[in-house]
Amino acid sequence: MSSVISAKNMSIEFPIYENSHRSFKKTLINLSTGGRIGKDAGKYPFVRALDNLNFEFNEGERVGLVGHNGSGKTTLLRVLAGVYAPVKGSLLSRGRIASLLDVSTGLDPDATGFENIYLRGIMDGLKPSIIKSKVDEIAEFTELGEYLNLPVRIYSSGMMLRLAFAISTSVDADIIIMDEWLSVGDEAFKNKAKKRLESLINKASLLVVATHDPKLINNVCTRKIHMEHGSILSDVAVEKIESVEAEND
Ligand SMILES: Nc1ncnc2c1ncn2[C@@H]1O[C@H](COP(=O)(O)OP(=O)(O)OP(=O)(O)O)[C@@H](O)[C@H]1O
Repeated sequence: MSSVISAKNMSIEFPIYENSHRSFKKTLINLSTGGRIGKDAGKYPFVRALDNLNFEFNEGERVGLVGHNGSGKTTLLRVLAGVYAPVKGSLLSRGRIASLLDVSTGLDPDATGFENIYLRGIMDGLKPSIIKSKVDEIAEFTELGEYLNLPVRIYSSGMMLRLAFAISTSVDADIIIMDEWLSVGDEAFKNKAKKRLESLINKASLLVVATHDPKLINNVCTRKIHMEHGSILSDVAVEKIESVEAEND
């Protein structure tokens, strides 16, 4: 199996400028949840959200990240998606990444639905001819009809999510990064959305999803990584249990 993502001694720390007047111990403080809080040599307090991670994600894997609140799942997804760069160590990835974290981010409220589809395509570096070829399919999938000619700011939150979901899942990706299973719209749309997401995932060589749902791990994932205080507590293959019902059925 060839590795698609590889991390070596990777750490992420967030400086906490607001509380710099507070007294923090020099060593990292032990807490029951969240990343470790400590103080660097320059006296700034920080949260170590990811602590010296080493892993390889391989082709074909569906990796589920689990762990209590603040254990570092979202931070890890954001590093994989390129939102944060490691402060220590390295991260290498191979292939086109589709990040389905905060899908609505980046929609321009003053632009129409159609304009937003074009804008996202341009931001993704697609050629105008490619964007054009995708527009009809995305528009049809949203079922928003004439609303696509109106500014997005007048959409209901559900309509906005339909558009954002349709745009974000119209990509061809090798790696899919997701925070919980994306579920949008009313019942009828949810079923359509589930099929579209599954088809995107089936085509991808790697899925990394963070979740609090054991059913999702059982039904979708091949590997489970348990995180605690920004470290990997365990990393195991998922043994399927037949009786677990699909959460999104
Ligand atoms: N922008 C930030 N600034 C400072 N600290 C941060 C920031 N983002 C995350 N953290 C800290 O990093 C740690 C890990 O947070 P993260 O959001 O990755 O956890 P999580 O496992 O996704 O939690 P949840 O299950 O609640 O979503 C927490 O201690 C959090 O306080």
